[in-house]
Amino acid sequence: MKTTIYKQGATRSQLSKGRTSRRPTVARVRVAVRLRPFVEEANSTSESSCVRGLDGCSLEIANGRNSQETLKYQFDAFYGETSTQQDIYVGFVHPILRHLMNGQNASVLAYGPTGAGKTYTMLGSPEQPGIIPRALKDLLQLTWEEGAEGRPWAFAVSMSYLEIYQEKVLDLLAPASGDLVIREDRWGNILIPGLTQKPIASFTDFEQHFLPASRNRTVGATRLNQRSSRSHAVLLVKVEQRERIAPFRQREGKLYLIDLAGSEDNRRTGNQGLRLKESGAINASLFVLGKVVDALNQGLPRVPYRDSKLTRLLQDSLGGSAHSVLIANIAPERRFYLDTVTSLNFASRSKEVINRPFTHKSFQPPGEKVKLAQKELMDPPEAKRARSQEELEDGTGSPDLPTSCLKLSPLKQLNTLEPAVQERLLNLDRILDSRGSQGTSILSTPRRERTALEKALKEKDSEIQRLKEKYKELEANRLSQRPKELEEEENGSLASPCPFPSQTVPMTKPLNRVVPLQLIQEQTTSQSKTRFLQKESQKRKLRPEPPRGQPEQQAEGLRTTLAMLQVPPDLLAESRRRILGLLNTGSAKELRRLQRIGEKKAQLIVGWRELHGPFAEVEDLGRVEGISEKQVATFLKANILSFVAECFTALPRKDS
Ligand SMILES: Nc1ncnc2c1ncn2[C@@H]1O[C@H](COP(=O)(O)OP(=O)(O)OP(=O)(O)O)[C@@H](O)[C@H]1O
Repeated sequence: MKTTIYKQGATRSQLSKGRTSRRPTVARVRVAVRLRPFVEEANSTSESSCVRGLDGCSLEIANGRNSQETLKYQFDAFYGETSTQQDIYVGFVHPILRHLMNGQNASVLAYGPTGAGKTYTMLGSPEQPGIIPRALKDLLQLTWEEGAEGRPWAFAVSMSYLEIYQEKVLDLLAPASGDLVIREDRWGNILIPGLTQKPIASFTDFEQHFLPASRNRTVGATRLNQRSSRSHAVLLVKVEQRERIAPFRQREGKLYLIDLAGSEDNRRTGNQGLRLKESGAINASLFVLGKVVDALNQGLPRVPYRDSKLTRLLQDSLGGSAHSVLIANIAPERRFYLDTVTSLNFASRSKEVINRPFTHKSFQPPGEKVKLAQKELMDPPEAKRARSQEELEDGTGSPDLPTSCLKLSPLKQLNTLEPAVQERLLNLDRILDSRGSQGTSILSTPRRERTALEKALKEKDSEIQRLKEKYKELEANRLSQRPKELEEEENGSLASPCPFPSQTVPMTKPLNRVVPLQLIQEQTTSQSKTRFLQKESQKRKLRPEPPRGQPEQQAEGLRTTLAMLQVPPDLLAESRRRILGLLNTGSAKELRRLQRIGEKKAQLIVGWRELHGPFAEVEDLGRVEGISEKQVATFLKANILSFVAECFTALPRKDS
């Protein structure tokens, strides 16, 4: 059985925010999960929950990849369906408010899929007020008490309210002001010049500004939520303090209360057009938020705050000496299952997921036998691969990628090439120059290298034929040395081109109890939910068509383009296989080694993969929001050429 170590990460810092010491330590983000009750009348009677709480810190959910297991997650706190607004506020949020009185920063983030209860948790209703009104009331109360006459400090509280919509920072208190910039002063404080700041002396003051501004927030109807938040709403409360007696020090604490936009699986939301674009921005920024939380909790030296507006804004309030809590909201309905698992994985990425074996029977109504189809769903290579993927994300596995998957652009390392190859490239460069081609030398820009190689490949077909023969020899040599796993993969028993070490989960004594989780059973009858458990070929059939353009024509266009490059079929197949391998297993950093993949695209790819699973084929890249079919074609062309070039440079020199 997998070990159940709960990684606590770096410990919370108690240091006050000193102007000279910039983020001296790294604080762990505390994470709670809140499970909302069923909200649809019809479902509440007929449907059973796919999640259940185990205690005040942990919960379990059926494992869609293996019906003999449930996934158990442990957090700093778990709040079940019956928990009240008061419970979550008092237990998880109220304790951090006191830090503001010491001039420290804090943030509260509500995270989760669309419709899971984030806005309810943060705002609530007049009868059931959420975290925002409760925190404001208590904070104002604290400042009155601590700032009373005769006390050493005087307090002033103010508020700003903004939304981040499609990577634009918009002032909800002054909606006409347009996109605002985020700046950092030399002490590391984050500032938004021009953002409205309203003093609030009482809760009535707060409501007067907050309620009308809330109506300015961008919401829209999606298939899953009639009033879905399309932006991250950020309420910033500043607590400024002045000492009444010498040395008259000043302090400032900032509290961010954030209702994040919901992560969205666009196959289920049915989003198109503007909604799809919004969704792309939402998912991308949530992905960066996940990376920031990961980096903080793992104590990594680099925290990618600058990769999105949301995290940039939170830079001085997430990590460092700040106190941050994240509340992951989840829904009990089975139609939310994939979103729930994604959210739980996000929330617990720095912790271990505990596999707890159950008897197979425990998922079945008494007396019912396991159906063959269900057994097929428990395809061992799938489960093994899924676990390996989790281990890779957790950093507990050792991916051991074949180096060939990682170096698709060897031309950048000119000085490492053998002299003959260098000479050939230089000749090629001279030829191109003599034809009056524009731009810089082939050897100084990778883009130019690619263009030049493309031309060279077209012009020197005969040479390619010769190289092809050599490549075959080389390939035969290489194949004879390949690891066994790769051979198995080609025989169809493994689908991943870059196999990770597998880890088996031995069965321990099954728990003797009936589990009211019927998700797996439903999946055997529901084709749409079995996508990630199908064999690759079946999976492709189930995938919805890409939303844009006419895929068949585009695919045809792509094939024609590749045919024009005259790359030998076996070389083409091998290069596609390697590209797909890297797309499915590479980290954002590794993906950037691919041609045409920058930081943003790499993040989009990893984000998409986390949400939808591996790509079935390279062309699936077009399904990633923000990557067009045209870009996929250019991407493929560039990377195949790069791969061909790799083989070209690897060939032994033949003196002509
Ligand atoms: N704990 C709860 N108790 C009762 N009702 C709840 C609870 N949480 C959420 N709801 C209800 O569920 C519905 C969806 O909740 P909400 O709008 O807060 O979701 P959301 O996560 O903010 O969605 P989106 O990201 O699309 O804005 C609302 O009708 C809300 O009143």
